[in-house]
Amino acid sequence: MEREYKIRLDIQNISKCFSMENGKNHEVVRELSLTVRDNEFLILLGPGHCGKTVILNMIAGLMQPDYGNICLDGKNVVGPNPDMGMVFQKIGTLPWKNVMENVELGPKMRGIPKRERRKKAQHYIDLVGLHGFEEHLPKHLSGGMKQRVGIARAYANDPQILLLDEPFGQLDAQTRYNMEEEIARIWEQEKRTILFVTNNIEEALMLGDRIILLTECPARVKQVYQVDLPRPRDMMDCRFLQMRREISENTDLSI
Ligand SMILES: Nc1ncnc2c1ncn2[C@@H]1O[C@H](COP(=O)(O)OP(=O)(O)OP(=O)(O)O)[C@@H](O)[C@H]1O
Repeated sequence: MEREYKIRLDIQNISKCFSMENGKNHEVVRELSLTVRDNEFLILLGPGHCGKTVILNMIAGLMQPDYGNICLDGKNVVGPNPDMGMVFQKIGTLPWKNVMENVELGPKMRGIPKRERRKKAQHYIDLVGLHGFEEHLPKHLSGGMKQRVGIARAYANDPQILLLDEPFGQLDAQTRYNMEEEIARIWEQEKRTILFVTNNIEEALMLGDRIILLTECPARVKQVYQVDLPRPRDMMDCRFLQMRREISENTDLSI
């Protein structure tokens, strides 16, 4: 018997086309449907420029699809929504604010009293492993640490869904690997529904419960993979390697 899942995000048949300056249309997303389950770590895996960020922007309500529907907990997404927390590839800390001030910014803007928001911010700073760095300015942090601030900031906003757009794409290989382990640990410790975009097969397999493999532009769903590997994932595990080969043979992504 198939397990029943609570669906948080329901995307039905979305399409997006841009009008270009030369008068032509650029179709970026075509009739794409997917669902994200409660507390799931879902991966959107696709080649460069296939439309992943456009999909995420539509989910975040920053952009409207031309056709189709996006529902969060049964309600249509019609604009930017505090229930969606975004972490971008480009590290988005405010340089003049220290770690604590960056993390507590969201709760502060929502009018949460200082004591309460400090407590919340401290909880997430500790969770991402930045205890002791509360007073540091971003310029005194490494790339990986800045992304930890971004993750803590997104969590401190209490979003229903975390949207992560290639958050480790600009990090060196070792830091990236460490951050993958970290985000998996954080997710295990404090379950959230996560939609994570990447063009890296190993990263997808390290993190995902399911992987939605996209086609080249215009993005459509090519295949859905259920990843039933035990956590923490082991890249040398033969089933890991087998899935990596299977996905790799189904795509033009390089690994
Ligand atoms: N506002 C826009 N107007 C016109 N074209 C756009 C716009 N936003 C994105 N595009 C185009 O849509 C295509 C997909 O872009 P998108 O950034 O979603 O790709 P991606 O899969 O996230 O790429 P990458 O993996 O390189 O980050 C690109 O060709 C891009 O130029």
